[in-house]
Amino acid sequence: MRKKNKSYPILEKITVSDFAAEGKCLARYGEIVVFIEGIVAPGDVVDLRVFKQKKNFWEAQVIKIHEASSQRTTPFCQHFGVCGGCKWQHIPYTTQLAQKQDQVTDNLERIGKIHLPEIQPILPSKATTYYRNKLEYTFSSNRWLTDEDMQKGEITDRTALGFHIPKRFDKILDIETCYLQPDPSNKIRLAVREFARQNNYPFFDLVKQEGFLRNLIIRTTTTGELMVIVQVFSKDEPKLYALLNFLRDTFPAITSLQYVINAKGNETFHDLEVVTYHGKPYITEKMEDLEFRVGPKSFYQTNAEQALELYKIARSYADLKGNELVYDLYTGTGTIANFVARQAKKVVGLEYVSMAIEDAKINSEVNGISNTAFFAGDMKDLLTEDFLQANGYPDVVITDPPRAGMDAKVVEMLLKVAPQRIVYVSCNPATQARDLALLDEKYVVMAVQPVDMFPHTYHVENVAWLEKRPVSN
Ligand SMILES: C[S@@+](CC[C@H](N)C(=O)[O-])C[C@H]1O[C@@H](n2cnc3c(N)ncnc32)[C@H](O)[C@@H]1O
Repeated sequence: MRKKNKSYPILEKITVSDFAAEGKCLARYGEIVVFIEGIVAPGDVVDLRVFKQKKNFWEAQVIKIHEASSQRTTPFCQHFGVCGGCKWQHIPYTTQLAQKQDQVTDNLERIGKIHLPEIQPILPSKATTYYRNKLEYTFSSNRWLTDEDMQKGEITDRTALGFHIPKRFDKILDIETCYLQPDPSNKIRLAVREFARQNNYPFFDLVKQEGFLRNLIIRTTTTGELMVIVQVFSKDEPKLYALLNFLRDTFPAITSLQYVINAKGNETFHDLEVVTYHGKPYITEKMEDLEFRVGPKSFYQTNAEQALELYKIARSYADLKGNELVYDLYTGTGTIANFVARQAKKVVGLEYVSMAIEDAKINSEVNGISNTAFFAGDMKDLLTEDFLQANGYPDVVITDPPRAGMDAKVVEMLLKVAPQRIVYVSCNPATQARDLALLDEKYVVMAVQPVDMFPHTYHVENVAWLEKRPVSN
């Protein structure tokens, strides 16, 4: 039986009433709440194309703006609206912060439904542009055609080096200036693109899976070290080495120049060999007096300056006196574990990715820290009674899970083990609220501090300090 194509309504001249979760806005259409995707702001009067209809809410895409809200500001980037990054450039930074604060409060109150202290005012990011230390650009032979391209008429060159268009894996937006990463990021990308175009290097065809140049990764640091990784599809050494020599000679600031030959269907290279062509195989990042080695496959917080502020809050909430056994759950490359190690008796870091655990161990070694131990595995399988018996029961737990929050089994274990204090760092207040509601059985939330790590996006980090309730007789 053939399914009938459902036709969805167009809503005309609707006033956007508020922000909603996940960077969306909302409007009311009679009794129905409509969640809106696209570049809108509360106060805009818009036409909407509905694409999902549920009983209590609809979802829609903005298709026309009749009146722009007075709450808007002028975006600073020429690629705004097409590029998938920095989607809140049209919202003033103070409004962005207020919205993130509301997001945290709303989630903890509505989902958590627990007794809360007054939530601290969100900590703004010192830098609101050029705050990222890592960007990944894709080469493509199938450039997204902008309005400017269309006006030019005949297009002879369709090459691009930039970002994926949202929801279009095959289309790449050619980037002129990106305001996310400090220089020489833009200079390197533009020079590589120019070199490749002049020398007729084949840019990758993402659909046919052919071409030579695939991907360019640039990693900057607060120490001045600089990593560039070039990913190519095939082993054409003369072509590859000519490009690498060009980069090495044009940008002496590069301290680590690497390449990857990747003939796979996707751009991930965690399972491939990364070859150091020039300089060191890693870059060094610093936090206070600690050094962190960041290899080509290592994770490091992308807004390093603000990560330091986040970690300082976590450390102050942990309130370590020097005699505690601390567990750092979801430790990644052990940054938090190493950051607090000197204030604790011992820190045990647990993490899924075994390569990150290797980095965590190196980071302890580099800093002469000997009271840490790191283990790789899935948290729900790793954090068992046997593990705790072998490694000790924690006095303090710091947890920094991914967006999905902690597995119910992990929360259950925390309630069973009941450390005196839990510091919960989260990148998703909705799942944090869910977990805090479960932990409420034994814990009181003492303080909550939202932190902005990603200006011009809806993302917000939030740190909560939980203290074990006194046992009543
Ligand atoms: C938000 S990051 C925290 C990283 C680290 N705390 C930092 O600040 O750099 C979350 C970490 O959880 C890890 N992870 C995700 N799911 C996991 C699981 N089921 N078990 C253990 N670790 C997991 C990820 O690999 C990632 O390193």
